Amino acid sequence: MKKLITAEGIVKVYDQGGEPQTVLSGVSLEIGEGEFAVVMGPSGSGKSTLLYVLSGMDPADGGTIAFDGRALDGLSEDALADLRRSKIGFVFQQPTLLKNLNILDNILLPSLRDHKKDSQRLKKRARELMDGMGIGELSQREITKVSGGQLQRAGICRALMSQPRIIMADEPTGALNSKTAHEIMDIFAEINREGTALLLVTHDPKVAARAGRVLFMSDGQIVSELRFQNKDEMAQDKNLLEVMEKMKELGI
Ligand SMILES: Nc1ncnc2c1ncn2[C@@H]1O[C@H](COP(=O)(O)OP(=O)(O)OP(=O)(O)O)[C@@H](O)[C@H]1O
Repeated sequence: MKKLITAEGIVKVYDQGGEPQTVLSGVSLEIGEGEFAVVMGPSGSGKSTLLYVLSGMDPADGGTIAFDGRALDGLSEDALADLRRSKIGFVFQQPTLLKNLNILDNILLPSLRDHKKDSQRLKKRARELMDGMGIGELSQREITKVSGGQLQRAGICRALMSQPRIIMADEPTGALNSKTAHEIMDIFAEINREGTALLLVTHDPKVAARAGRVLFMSDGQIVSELRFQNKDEMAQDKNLLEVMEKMKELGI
């Protein structure tokens, strides 16, 4: 599998009330093209920080990260922002959409900012994505008047607008009930089948059971890993048991 992200010895230190706290202490990992990886671990173990550092949103204090063979540390702020916007889609637990814009405009906004002249093409793409995700009827709806699942679908549409190579998501199902979480995971699985890599942070073993690889973090390090060859429905029950066993073993 061709490498998409290569990280070696990543260190991240936060200042906490004047005291330095090492949140990532030498994390090394590779994410392949089209891979579906999940990060699990106790609260505070550094999962979100790892995601933000790998995406170039937050600079590392040590180590190296390369995206598609290109080192992030030598890049200017502009080049980094450009890479992030064009190659990485980000999905959050609660989509950060603007309250004064309708769903369609929220999905369009980031890509329109970068490609003003392409507005017709972008609108067409946004509508196709919304239709594909079952929210085609909601384009003019205010974002305060849709369900959590519909909002998350809009967040995923927005992340897909630039046809990213990877979607990174921080607890994308954390605010949803289990039925809606399952539907959102079906969407992620489909996105992955179409070739986009996924890196998801989750506390939910059912989400992890659908991945090809589960990385377990503890105290700023990757301490264990599971790999699943088979991601189909039948295999997921077996994968789930393995994830739960590992969580128990690691005290998560
Ligand atoms: N901007 C920041 N400034 C200072 N400390 C931070 C900052 N962001 C995170 N931390 C600290 O870094 C540690 C790791 O945080 P992080 O959010 O990466 O953990 P996590 O594993 O994602 O946790 P959770 O599962 O609760 O979301 C925590 O102790 C947190 O308090």
